Amino acid sequence: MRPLIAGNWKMHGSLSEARALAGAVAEGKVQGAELLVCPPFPYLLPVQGALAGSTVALGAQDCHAAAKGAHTGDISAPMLKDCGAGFVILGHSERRADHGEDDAAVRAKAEAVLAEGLVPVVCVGESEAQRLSGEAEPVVAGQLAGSLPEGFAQVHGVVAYEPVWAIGTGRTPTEDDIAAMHARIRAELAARFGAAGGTLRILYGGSVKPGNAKAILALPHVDGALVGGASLVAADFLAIASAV
Ligand SMILES: O=C[C@H](O)COP(=O)(O)O
Repeated sequence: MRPLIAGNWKMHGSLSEARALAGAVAEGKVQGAELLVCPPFPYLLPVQGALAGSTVALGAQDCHAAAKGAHTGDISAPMLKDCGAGFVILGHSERRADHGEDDAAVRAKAEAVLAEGLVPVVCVGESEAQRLSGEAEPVVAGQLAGSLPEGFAQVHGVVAYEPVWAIGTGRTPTEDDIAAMHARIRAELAARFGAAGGTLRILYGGSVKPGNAKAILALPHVDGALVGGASLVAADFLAIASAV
């Protein structure tokens, strides 16, 4: 499977910065990895324009579980599809923390994404307390069981393992710990989806930088990265992608 390097821009940047960043990423000559950028909702269409003619994919950072309705301030999967998104990040720990999204909510959103033929990028990951108490793997296994919908494998759904304590902190798990968790996730996917589970991409996310990308991306069952802060600097994002 081709590694995926995804940039989650979160709630950063202005419209002109988004256009410039997308344009710079689109001009990068990266071999060996698929690139994805996920700007804030209002910038999807302008970023789509800036990416035109490139192979860089466009994604969103969330969506509502319903296709339409009286949900003020929300965005549906069909709207995202209309704006050119091919991927949707779901269940990011910031959504789980800021908006109280639980596994059932994430799964419902993933169902909505599947219904549009878009690819869900479902995020899982343990807190620092859970890691320290030895619960990291069962916690992540539980999140996978609760968050991934049937049909996830058919659309080549993506799992992003993001230890909450590594996001934006400059800290990462040891390479052994990343490898162990990715192996566990692979086993869970295979148990749930059979042979297809072996072909799904598992991204690592949490303080991925140009300096640590090569080592992380070389680990078994690490099929790419979900990059936050470093995805806001085109040179850094492209350097991470080039480390594949
Ligand atoms: O979605 C991306 C992650 O939350 C990682 O963010 P970070 O690279 O800034 O640690």
